[in-house]
Amino acid sequence: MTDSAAVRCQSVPRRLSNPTSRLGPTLENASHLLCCLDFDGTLAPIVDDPATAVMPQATERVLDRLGSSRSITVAIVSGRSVTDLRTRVGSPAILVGNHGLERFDPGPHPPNGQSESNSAGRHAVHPIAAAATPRIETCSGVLETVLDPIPNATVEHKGLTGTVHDRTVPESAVPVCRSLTRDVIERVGDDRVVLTEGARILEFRPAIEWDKGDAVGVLEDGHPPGTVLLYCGDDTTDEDAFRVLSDDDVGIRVGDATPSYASFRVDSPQALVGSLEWLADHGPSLLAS
Ligand SMILES: O=P(O)(O)OC[C@H]1O[C@H](O[C@H]2O[C@H](CO)[C@@H](O)[C@H](O)[C@H]2O)[C@H](O)[C@@H](O)[C@@H]1O
Repeated sequence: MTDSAAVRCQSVPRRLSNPTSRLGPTLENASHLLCCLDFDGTLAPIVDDPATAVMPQATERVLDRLGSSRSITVAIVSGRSVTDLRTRVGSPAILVGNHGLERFDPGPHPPNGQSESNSAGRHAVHPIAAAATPRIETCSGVLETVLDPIPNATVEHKGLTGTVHDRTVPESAVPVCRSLTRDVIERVGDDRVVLTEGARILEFRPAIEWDKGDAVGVLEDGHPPGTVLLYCGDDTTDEDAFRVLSDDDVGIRVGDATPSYASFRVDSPQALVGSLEWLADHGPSLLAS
């Protein structure tokens, strides 16, 4: 990340059709790769029920291969909670959850910030977000009651943040679902909770100046000079991370050709696996050259 991030603007990313020509030169000029990957819509295809989202086996395999290289660090950067991610990600990656508000390091070294011992690693939570958890839980509870009459509207409790899902809500009921959600957050959140929109979701979180981009910055600060950053994501909060990439880093947006701060795009999670396999095949030797 550099100061040039401040002048980036959104445009339609170019399709990443040839990883060798696009990623090869980047890796040749670096000594280490920090590979940050969003989960839903990026590694795991989107499904109606968020509880059933899984990574295909080919994706799990390529994450294992990337993570086994000493010159590559893999981090999953997600809107899901760390607790949830730990049930879905088998490989020993760093897990950044709740859009950057918490982080789990499987390695022996504690991350920055407030930390708490865990038998299998270290879990750090943004301290202001931790203090705001009761208010978030109150919002979740009130929303569950208020949205109960809306068919298929669900509230995902994630501790530090919460999500209202309307993917399978009848189209005619979506406007009222969203309007009720906004009313509750305005009334119960009392200016201390903010709403963001994502892929068929409204998410609420503490009104703190901290997002995926900040969390990725902290991750990068923990790596030596010569580290290049790859960020792959598909949704609104991933733009927070794409926005802070430097010209030496690489951003890949997954999905349709919509404007993004990322420079490249692939069509789908399945297409991304192809690029990650290229990285696993060629990354370690290019980084060492
Ligand atoms: O940052 P991410 O890893 O992309 O997480 C963002 C949200 O993803 C999940 O919701 C999305 O995926 C669901 C399963 O495919 C889908 O049903 C939903 O419509 C999508 O928005 C997750 O449930 C949320 O908690 C995450 O914040």
